[in-house]
Amino acid sequence: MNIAVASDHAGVEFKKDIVAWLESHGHACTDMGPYTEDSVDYPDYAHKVGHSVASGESDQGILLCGTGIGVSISANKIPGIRAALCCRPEFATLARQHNDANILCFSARFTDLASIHESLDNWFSADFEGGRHQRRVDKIDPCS
Ligand SMILES: O=C(CO)[C@H](O)[C@H](O)[C@H](O)COP(=O)(O)O
Repeated sequence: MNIAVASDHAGVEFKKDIVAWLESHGHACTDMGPYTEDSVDYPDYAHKVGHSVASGESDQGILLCGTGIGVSISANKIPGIRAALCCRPEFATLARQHNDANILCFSARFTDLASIHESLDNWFSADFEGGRHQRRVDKIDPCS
């Protein structure tokens, strides 16, 4: 899969690890920045990944900020984006199975790499289940 990844300043270090994890698991990865820990504004980076996924340039996206909340809110403003804040590994499974989420968001300040790795394993192992969940997903975005 083609995966777009970005963060704000809080997530730069974890982003490097996630890019390495993705590449070692056979994914093509586009690191959309930032590349230093200089302070930046999370919506700028969340929107880059969101537009890449919404346009089909990337299959899925991964975002990080301090809490994961800012990037989630920002990405979800883009039609067609279903960005899920992953607070524990089980959320990654359910975000795919029930919500057909296309962006996974992490907190860089309130989670750890072991949990992120388990979440990534879960995310790429799970498929959208359709059925009653498709009906609900169809109601999320009235523009689609
Ligand atoms: O968590 C965030 C947004 O939800 C950001 O990553 C920032 O960490 C947060 O807004 C705090 O800002 P700061 O400039 O890092 O103090």
